[in-house]
Amino acid sequence: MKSAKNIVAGNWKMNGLVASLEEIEALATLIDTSAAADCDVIVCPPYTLVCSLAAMKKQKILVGAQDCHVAVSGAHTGDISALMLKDAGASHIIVGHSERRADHGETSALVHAKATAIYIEGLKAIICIGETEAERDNNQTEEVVLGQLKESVPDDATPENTVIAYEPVWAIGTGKTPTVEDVAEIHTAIRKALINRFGDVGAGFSLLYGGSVKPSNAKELMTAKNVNGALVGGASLKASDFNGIIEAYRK
Ligand SMILES: O=C(CO)COP(=O)(O)O
Repeated sequence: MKSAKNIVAGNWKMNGLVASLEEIEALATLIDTSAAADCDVIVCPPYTLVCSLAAMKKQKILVGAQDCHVAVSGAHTGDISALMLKDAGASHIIVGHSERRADHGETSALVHAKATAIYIEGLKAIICIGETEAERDNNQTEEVVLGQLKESVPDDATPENTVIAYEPVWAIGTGKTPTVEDVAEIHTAIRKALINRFGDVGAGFSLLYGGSVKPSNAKELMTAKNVNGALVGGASLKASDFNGIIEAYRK
């Protein structure tokens, strides 16, 4: 049974101008001058910076994007395909982020279709799932999260083409986080669901936690059972903060 790879991924959301690429230079320097970390590092800037980030050719920083369309090309004004993102140099694409589910009404069925489009291009999908505060208060966390997992993750998902990110909506950008025990419990439920569905292979999927991860709480959250890394929003915008989270995977 192959164990899951650790990943620290940054989601810049709708932040970042060309000048922000200085943070990538700084991050690359911090990574190069620190002890080796036992994790992959991915940065997902806005579309406008994907090409420039890839052109920087920072070997230890993988390039991701934040969404894609289900089609390869065509009359879809304002949309971007997985093929275009591959062409621009991305290896990973986030899909199903709660902000897209909320702002654009994206359903798990659409997320599933986007993941399939990503696989067709040979890229990797970072599929996000997570409950709202109201769902948590109603004790529906596991039901909601496992339901989204089932519907969003295609049958041909593998640990090589798919990363799962659990992001409780109420923890995103709020400074609030679940307890380590709560994170371990839901990640263990996700792991069990993946093993039930995919067999032993299910043990190999990287399961990231996202929501107010900072240098000060990263180590504790990353050591929770069945947590294989973080999907980081705000703290990924500053090289020193993001490096402080990567620190959780340095000996
Ligand atoms: O949504 C997130 C990453 O995708 C988490 O955002 P924050 O780290 O800013 O809470």
